[in-house]
Amino acid sequence: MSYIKPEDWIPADGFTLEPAAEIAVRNEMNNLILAGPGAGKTELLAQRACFLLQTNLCPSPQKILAISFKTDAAENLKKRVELRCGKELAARFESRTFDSFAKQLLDRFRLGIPESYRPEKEYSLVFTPREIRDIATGYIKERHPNRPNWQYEINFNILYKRLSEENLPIFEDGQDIYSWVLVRLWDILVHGTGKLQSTLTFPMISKLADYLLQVNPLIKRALQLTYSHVFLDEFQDTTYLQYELVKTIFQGTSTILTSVGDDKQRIMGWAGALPDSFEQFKRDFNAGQIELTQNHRSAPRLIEIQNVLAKIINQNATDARVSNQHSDQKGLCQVWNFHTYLDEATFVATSIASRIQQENISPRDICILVKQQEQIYGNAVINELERLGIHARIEKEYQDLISEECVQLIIDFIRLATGEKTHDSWVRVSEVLIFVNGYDLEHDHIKILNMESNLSDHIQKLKIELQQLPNDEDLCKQGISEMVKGIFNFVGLKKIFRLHPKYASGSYFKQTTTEAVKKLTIAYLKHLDWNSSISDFLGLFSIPIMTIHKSKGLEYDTVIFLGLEDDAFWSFNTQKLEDMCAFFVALSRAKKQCFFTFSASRETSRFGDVQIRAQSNNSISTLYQLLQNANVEVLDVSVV
Ligand SMILES: Nc1ncnc2c1ncn2[C@@H]1O[C@H](COP(=O)(O)OP(=O)(O)OP(=O)(O)O)[C@@H](O)[C@H]1O
Repeated sequence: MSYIKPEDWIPADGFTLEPAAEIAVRNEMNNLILAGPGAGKTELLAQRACFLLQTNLCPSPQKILAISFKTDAAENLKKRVELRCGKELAARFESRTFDSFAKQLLDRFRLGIPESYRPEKEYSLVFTPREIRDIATGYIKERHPNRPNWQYEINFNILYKRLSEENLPIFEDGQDIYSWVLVRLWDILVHGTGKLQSTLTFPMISKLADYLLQVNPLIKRALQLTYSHVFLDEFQDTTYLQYELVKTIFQGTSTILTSVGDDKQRIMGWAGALPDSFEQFKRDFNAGQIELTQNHRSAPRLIEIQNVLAKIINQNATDARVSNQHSDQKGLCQVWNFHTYLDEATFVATSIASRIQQENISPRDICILVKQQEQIYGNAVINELERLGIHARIEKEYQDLISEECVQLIIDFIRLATGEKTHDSWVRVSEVLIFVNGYDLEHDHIKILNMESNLSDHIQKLKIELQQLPNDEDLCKQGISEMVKGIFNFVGLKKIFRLHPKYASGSYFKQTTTEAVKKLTIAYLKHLDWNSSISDFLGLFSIPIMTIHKSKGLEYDTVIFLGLEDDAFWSFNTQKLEDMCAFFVALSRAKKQCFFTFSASRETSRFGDVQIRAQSNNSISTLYQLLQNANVEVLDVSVV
């Protein structure tokens, strides 16, 4: 392999980087990169990876570890690095989520954990305080000498948090009832008892990985030697546990860390994001700070408004600059006021329809955002759009499903059998088969040829099955379900579970595939053609409706935010900064147009009851004031 001299390296694929981004890509110190919305954080990290790999500044065989928050963000980054610098170099780029990194450490080095905290090889995952409550109350049989009714004394949300907050090993503190419960709960969870299998939460996994490294300096040293560089994406959302793990491994070592984030998009405080992660990182890692100011996404008018808001969230925020590609278009932002949510639905649907017809944009370029309860806030607009022949859907029901590896495998097989987009699907399916069977590309030619021939046979069989699917809903679903089973049996169910351990325990795999079969059946019966059905399933024909939280990292030509109202921002007074950040995230998803709606009456859900409630905007007057300061037009919209 021949490497490029650092001074001769230029950004891959003709990208031009702003001067600060060039510095960030080439710098060899620990750095915090502050980058606002649309600054191109993913591209920056991909280019930096290429720079380090192509110049061998990440010296072979050392690797780069990139940690992202969402699985799709980690995959997206990995794909971009492969595209920019080829598969061979990209093999030394490990892109993961925090959870998968910690889980991989635990699974690989489990035996290095002291026996008292060592989980079984196969453990289940639980996710909620409620599940932890059920385990604590159901399985702690020992009686507390003085507090026989401890179950009624403790708050299970606090117990859930403390389960992963306390340093291991945990010791009993006679004064603190929680410590008594925690000692017993950890023991039951890691070892299992009776019918309960060894069971962990993801925060516990992070804690165990941290403990493992504290007591095994050699494993820690091995990790430091493996990774010459570490990237931490969306650093504003890093939690205490995640940051502790990074510190345990890399603080004070020669591994170079690059953290990228935007404090104005910190909207995961409720999930434990550190409020001062940037300052801590700069202090703990003696890191420099580089600030990117270009916004490649939004039109000038939208950036103008974002800059006003950014200054209110952080008075030191630097103004973002418009990218050249937007110099010919202005951009539009308005507030639309309505009397009722039905007027709102009619107007929003009609505006969308005319934009799609007149400007030839795809439904997928438009996004409807809400603060919460997307089913309720979006219901009337969905119906009105449907009346105009435009499909909109609650994206949450699909977003996570589509990013599941087992669902991607099903889609690739269907594409292969129906002749659409076959090249990429063939490569992806072959890679899975080669990997799960442990074939070596250099030495196992015959085995790989045999595997490919078996794959072709299976695809032929699948093709016939797909052609013979009945139109009756139940029979069609049954047929698709059989076909999916056939795909998994062909690859080997146990091999799939080994490749993706999250499917191996509990009912997660079954739930995921059942849901995929259900949704594929609906899509197929609508189109009776697999090309359109898959596009439909992937959402290419629908307007997505989602919460601001789910829209992080995404971008759309037009964003319509429904319900800039007190009910939607019900906790604005107690979490002003976080809600302002949420508002900023919503505004900054738009490339060209962004609209906010207010309706004087709206269907909302209170304690499970859907009722029509009068709406106000007094509590969130700060947000309206801000739009006014940025000269955003407010239209009282009568029904068209
Ligand atoms: N150097 C560049 N030149 C031109 N376009 C770019 C460049 N870098 C990124 N882009 C484009 O700008 C848009 C925004 O990029 P990206 O989504 O990576 O931003 P981001 O920093 O992650 O934003 P956010 O924090 O808002 O999610 C994308 O459409 C991307 O393709």
